[in-house]
Order: sequence, then C-alpha cells, then structure tokens
Amino acid sequence: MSFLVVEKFVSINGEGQRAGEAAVFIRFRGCNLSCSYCDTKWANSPDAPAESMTAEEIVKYAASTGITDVTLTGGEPLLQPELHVLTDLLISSGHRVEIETNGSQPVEGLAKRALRPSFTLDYKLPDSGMESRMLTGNYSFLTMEDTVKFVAGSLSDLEKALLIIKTYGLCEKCRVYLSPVFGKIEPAQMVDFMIKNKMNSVRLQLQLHKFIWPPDMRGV
Ligand SMILES: C[S@@+](CC[C@H](N)C(=O)[O-])C[C@H]1O[C@@H](n2cnc3c(N)ncnc32)[C@H](O)[C@@H]1O
Ligand SMILES: Nc1nc2[nH]cc(C(=O)O)c2c(=O)[nH]1
Ligand code: SF4
Ligand SMILES: [Mg+2]
Repeated sequence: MSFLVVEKFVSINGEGQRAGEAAVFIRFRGCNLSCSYCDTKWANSPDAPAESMTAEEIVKYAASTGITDVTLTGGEPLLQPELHVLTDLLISSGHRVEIETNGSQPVEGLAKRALRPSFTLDYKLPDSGMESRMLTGNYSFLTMEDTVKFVAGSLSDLEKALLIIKTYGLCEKCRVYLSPVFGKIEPAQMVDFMIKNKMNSVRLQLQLHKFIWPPDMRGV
C-alpha cells in the first residue's frame, strides 16, 4: 500500500491549534472538491507529479527531521485509502498527527481509533461553492483537540459561519477558528463582526506562512 505525495517539507505550521510550531507537512495528491479560493489547486490535478511512498517511508522521512508535529494535508488527505495505517505508525513512533480535511469526508473511523490523530475540519462556506458537500454529522466525533474552521470570503460567509456555529453548538464540542480567504476580506472587518456578534471562544487566524514567505510559494 502506498500514498501519493506531491510535496513533503518542514516549516512552521501556519494554521490550526499548533500554528507557530515547527511541523512536518505531507501533502497528498487529489481532491474531491473544487473550492473557488483553493491555494493548492496544483496538487489536486490527477496528473500532478507525485512520489509514491509507503507508510514506512513517510514515517522514516518524518523521523529524519527530528520534528514531532506532523500535518497530513492535500488535496484531501481522507481520500487516501488506508490512511489509518499511516496515522497509527506515525503516532506510535511518537509523532503528534493533525489532519487537514475539507469536511466532506467521514472522520468517524479515524476519530475512534486508540491512536487518534486530531482534525482541522473545514466547513466550506457559500463563497467556496462547495457548501452542499458538508457532512455535519462529523461534528459528533470531535473533541477539544479538534477544530472546525471557517474560511470566509465575505460578510455573508461570516453570517453563515455564525449560524452554523450556533446550530451545532460547535464551541462546546471543539475549537472554532475563522480565517479570511487570503486577500479577499479585511481581517479587521472579521474582528468587527466577531465583536458585534459576541463570538466568544472563536479565534481569528491568519495563515502565518503567507506573511513570512510569498503567499504562493510552495514547500513552506
Ligand atoms: C489546501 S487545504 C487542504 C486540506 C483540505 N482539502 C481542506 O480543504 O481542508 C488546507 C487549508 O487551506 C485553506 N485554504 C485554501 N485556500 C485558501 C485561501 N486562498 N485562503 C485561506 N485559506 C485557504 C483551506 O480552507 C484548508 O483549511
Ligand atoms: N506553513 C504551512 N502551514 C500549513 N498549515 C496547514 C497547511 C495546509 O496547506 O494544509 C499549511 C501550509 O501549506 N503551510
Ligand atoms: S477541499 Fe481543500 S484542497 Fe480541495 S479544493 Fe478545497 S481547499 Fe483545495
Ligand atoms: Mg496551505
């Protein structure tokens, strides 16, 4: 069994609960969605150059970096068959594993494993064009180690995020993050919205790596 990896690198995590910490990134090829704003469209093409790696090879690479945190991303990582084999192996080797997932794929299987990765699970808002694909049943498997993330491109996206947070009681289940579609909405406008709507326990997050390096740079 092997995984199709379009890039692997070490950087600081620019997103999620472990933002600011050094992390190993494994980016898998292919996605089942096509978000309007996707910053990694290149990785989603079926003919994107990819390295076929076994779980053991990925673990060996991660171990060689000396970095504990591992982020599995893409593309859509939950499309990789037998991802649990890789997460079990990484976690049992002492890594802390986080999966960036688009919210359209079931997390139950991985969430119930003894060696459990954490999830940063997007809710795709209307501007993404992908909202109809969201599996809200996933929320019952989340804990405070996990995050539901809303990437908003407009005020109407923010209104929808607020409605979803309230409807599913997300702040009581997991962490909740709001992030701008890069360059599309002013972060200050998002802060005003959060304050006006008394959004307690919700965090604004800017993608750190896009401030440190050129926003379209790969491998960071
Ligand atoms: C490239 S995706 C890969 C993982 C998975 N397919 C997903 O959508 O969560 C990783 C994260 O980057 C976010 N993202 C992609 N393009 C973005 C952009 N232009 N501005 C802000 N965040 C973006 C996604 O919403 C997601 O949270
Ligand atoms: N530095 C850095 N941090 C990240 N956190 C999540 C990322 C992703 O693309 O999923 C990402 C990324 O692409 N780069
Ligand atoms: S789900 Fe993630 S990888 Fe797929 S198109 Fe959307 S942002 Fe890009
Ligand atoms: Mg990224």
